[in-house]
Parts: sequence; C-alpha cells; structure tokens
Amino acid sequence: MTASDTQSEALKRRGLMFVLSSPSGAGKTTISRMLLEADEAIKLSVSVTTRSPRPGERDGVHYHFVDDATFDRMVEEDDFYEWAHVFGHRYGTPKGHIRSALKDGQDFLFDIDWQGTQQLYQKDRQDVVSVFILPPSIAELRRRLEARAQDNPAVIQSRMDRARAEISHWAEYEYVVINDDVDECFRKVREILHAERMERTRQTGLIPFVRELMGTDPSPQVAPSI
Ligand SMILES: Nc1ncnc2c1ncn2[C@@H]1O[C@H](COP(=O)(O)OP(=O)(O)OP(=O)(O)O)[C@@H](O)[C@H]1O
Ligand SMILES: Nc1nc2c(ncn2[C@@H]2O[C@H](COP(=O)(O)O)[C@@H](O)[C@H]2O)c(=O)[nH]1
Repeated sequence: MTASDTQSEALKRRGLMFVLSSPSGAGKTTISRMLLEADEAIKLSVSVTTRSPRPGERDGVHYHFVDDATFDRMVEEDDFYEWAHVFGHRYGTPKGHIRSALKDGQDFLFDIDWQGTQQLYQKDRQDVVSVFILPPSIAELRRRLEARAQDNPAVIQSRMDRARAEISHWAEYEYVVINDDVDECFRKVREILHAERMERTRQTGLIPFVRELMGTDPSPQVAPSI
C-alpha cells in the first residue's frame, strides 16, 4: 500500500443524516435545494406523502405522492424509517437502502419535521446532524408563505397557527440558523455540513492510519463507530 492509499483509507467515513427542520415557510426546502445543487456528495431522502403535489412538484423527485391506502400498507409492512402526521397529512421516510448506504459513506439530506427528527434520534443518534431554521420574524414567515403562492389561504392560516408550536422544538436541534438573508443562511448550513463530515467518530478509516503514525494502538475511547 502506498502512502496515498493509506491516506485515502484514512479519509473513509460513515455517511451522515443531515436533517433540516423549520416552521413551514421558513425556507428549509429552499436551503435543501441549494445544498443539493452545490454538493454532489449528499442525496435527498425523498419522502412519501399523502398530500397532493404543488405546482411544479414532481413525483419521485420532490416527494413520492401516494394515496391513504398505499401509506397504510407501507406502515403495515414496516417500510418507513420514520413517519408522522403533519398539517393534516401523513409524511414518511422510506427505508430503502439508507442504512447500507450510510455505511458506505453516502450522506443523506432530510427535510422533515421535529417528530421525524425525534424518531431518527432514537434509531441512529450517532449518524444524525440536526439543524433548525428560524424565520427572522413571524410577519416575514407569513409573507413568505403568501409569496410562495402554492397553498390556499386556509392552508396558509393553518400553517401559521402551527408556527409557534413548531418553533418550540428549536432547542431539540444541535444547530440553529436564522434564515434572514438566504445566501448567508445557506453558507452557514453548508459550513455545518463540511465540519460534521470531519467529525472524528465518523472517520472509520482513522484507526489504522493513526496506528501506523503512532506505531501503537490508539486508545480505545477514540475508536470511530463502524
Ligand atoms: N431568506 C429568504 N428571504 C426571502 N424569501 C425566502 C427566503 N428563504 C426562502 N424564501 C422563500 O420563502 C418561501 C418558503 O420557502 P420554502 O418553501 O423553502 O419553505 P419551507 O420551510 O420548506 O416550507 P414548507 O415546510 O411549507 O415546505 C419560498 O417562496 C422561498 O422562495
Ligand atoms: N416526519 C416527517 N416530516 C416530513 C417528511 N417530509 C416532509 N416533512 C415535513 O412536513 C412538513 C410539510 O411539508 P410540505 O412539503 O407539505 O410543506 C414540513 O415540515 C416537512 O419538513 C417526512 O418524511 N417525515
């Protein structure tokens, strides 16, 4: 093995589950799309939902749109990693091949609510990096939902009614970013992703590398999880 082979082995790491949550309209979908465009190494976990598509949303790209019976069947067959009732519909993360892909170093982006985040914490805490996005004000949140012009006024009102309850979960997240200027918010979220990729316990190839550098076994407390 050459020195550069050893170094690339050392750079191997587990993938991470990068979660973005926010009250509806604060901008997590916008930030998610910017991230997916800028960073080829992260893939969107495409959720399943019983809500209808908005204009421009494509089945299999933004969501898998299903009817209630299909969602019921998926629940019965234990096809979901997590799922929840949100704003009168059901949303869930299909299991697919997430676990094996994480092991192979694939990162996934999750645009999910606080209930889904809690379920991921319970299942795979070590792999989750969670970011909560706050709007600069409640008035701006309403303005954004109205300007998006993709939901009828009753839907917008019901999302505004839930906004404070959604925001109350902010402290359950590791990172909190205010989305005032979208480019600034994106830059911060991207920095979080970059830093978390280097987190020691994700770097599964480090042990043999450090063993070679030190000429002895590194202490077991620092072993990355495999
Ligand atoms: N920093 C910003 N300044 C102004 N407008 C913004 C900003 N960020 C996002 N927006 C706009 O606000 C609207 C809501 O954003 P987005 O759809 O990303 O929110 P969301 O949190 O994903 O909402 P939902 O949970 O309902 O899907 C969109 O029209 C988006 O273009
Ligand atoms: N727990 C989950 N929440 C999800 C999932 N997919 C989306 N969501 C959240 O639902 C609301 C509403 O989304 P919208 O697209 O109808 O505006 C939002 O908070 C999403 O983050 C999921 O798979 N699980």
